[in-house]
Amino acid sequence: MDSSEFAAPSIKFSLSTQEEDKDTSIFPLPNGPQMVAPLQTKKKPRRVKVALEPGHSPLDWAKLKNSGADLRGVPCIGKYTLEDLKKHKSETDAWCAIQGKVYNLTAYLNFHPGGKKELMRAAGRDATKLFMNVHSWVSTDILLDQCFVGFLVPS
Ligand code: HEM
Repeated sequence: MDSSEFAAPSIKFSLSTQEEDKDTSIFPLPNGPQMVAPLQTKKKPRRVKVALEPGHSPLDWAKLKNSGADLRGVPCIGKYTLEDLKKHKSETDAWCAIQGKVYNLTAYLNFHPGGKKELMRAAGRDATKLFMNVHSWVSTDILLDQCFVGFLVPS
């Protein structure tokens, strides 16, 4: 066997000056990850810090929930359609549906860590998507158990 078959490919080294390096620089490549990733990164929903009124901390909410106060405002659990929900979209009477469950949000409005205004975006509608986009890790089953008024059903 001819030893030349195993010869390593020849690599050309050039002792270029710094000036030349600048001209031929290929980093970052225009379509390389450093350039493309920031363009492809989707904007995350904005998380706004809101100052809650004194007496409206998460702990205060837990105390209110456990106080026995009626936070539902209805005598029994019911079935509600989207049309029914639309009738409850004011700050004094705000309902919404999340994952098939209907909640009376009214008592929680001033306790919501994201602020009343944000929470009012859910009022009178199925807010599942909105809710999941902002904080899918939050448990309505736990936080709003005492505000549960019924189930969302098709019209
Ligand atoms: C309907 C029931 C809802 C409940 C029980 C709820 C509960 C909470 C909780 C516990 C937090 C604090 C989460 C954390 O810091 O990790 C929070 C934050 C927040 N919520 Fe909600 N939320 C609800 C609906 C909504 C809706 C409909 C919106 C608006 C689209 C919203 C917007 C926000 C925002 C922007 C924050 C961020 C506040 C921060 O970073 O301090 N929430 N919510």
